Amino acid sequence: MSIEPPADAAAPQRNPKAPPPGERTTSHYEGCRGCGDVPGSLRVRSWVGDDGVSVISRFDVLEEHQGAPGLLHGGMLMTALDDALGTAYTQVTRSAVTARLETDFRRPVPVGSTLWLRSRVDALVGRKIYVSGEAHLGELDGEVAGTARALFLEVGVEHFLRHGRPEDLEALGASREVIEAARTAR
Ligand SMILES: CCCCCCCCCCCCCC(=O)SCCNC(=O)CCNC(=O)[C@H](O)C(C)(C)COP(=O)(O)OP(=O)(O)OC[C@H]1O[C@@H](n2cnc3c(N)ncnc32)[C@H](O)[C@@H]1OP(=O)(O)O
Repeated sequence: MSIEPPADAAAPQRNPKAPPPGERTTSHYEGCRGCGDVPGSLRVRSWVGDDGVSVISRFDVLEEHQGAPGLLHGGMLMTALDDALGTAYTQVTRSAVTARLETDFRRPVPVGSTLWLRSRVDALVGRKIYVSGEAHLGELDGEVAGTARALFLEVGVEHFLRHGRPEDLEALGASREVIEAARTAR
């Protein structure tokens, strides 16, 4: 299935409730293994770009992210890109989930290096959010180590209530009745 936005797609507009340029963005969820501050997380940190729509993210590549000897695992780079692109959409719209993620691995990434990712929403069409980004080695204009394009689909809170683990949802404040209602709704 294609993730090429149609030529007449609407240009993204900044959500007025999004944080201003330069400010740190909040994580998707504290338990997120991309950006949450929990064991096993890549601890990707993101800031709003100067234009107020793009997002700059930092990923420090550690021993535990290794695939080949001394080199970053490709799946970890995809996770970092998914997280960064998934933060970019929060500048323009509500919650969404990744429907498709395409990644090109352009350079090996040594353990001990820092990746700087730049991502932005390219277009919005109904619930479809087209996002792209690049991961640069060492600095924001460093060599491109990987690129990604993704399609996110906007979803309501019912998506998480219906599919998430009840104990995690309850810890976020959702009542058992609300969770049950979301699960039985058509
Ligand atoms: C308590 C609250 C907690 C809140 C926590 C917030 C946390 C935030 C978390 C952030 C997490 C961060 C990131 C994460 O980790 S997200 C985690 C990884 N992603 C997922 O788990 C998503 C799993 N997939 C789904 O749930 C469904 O498939 C979704 C919702 C995506 C679509 O199912 P839905 O039934 O809704 O839609 P549809 O199937 O009618 O399709 C609609 C349209 O889209 C087109 N299409 C669909 N797929 C593709 C594709 N692959 N390529 C190209 N096109 C595709 C499709 O052709 C159609 O087009 P058209 O015919 O209309 O033109």
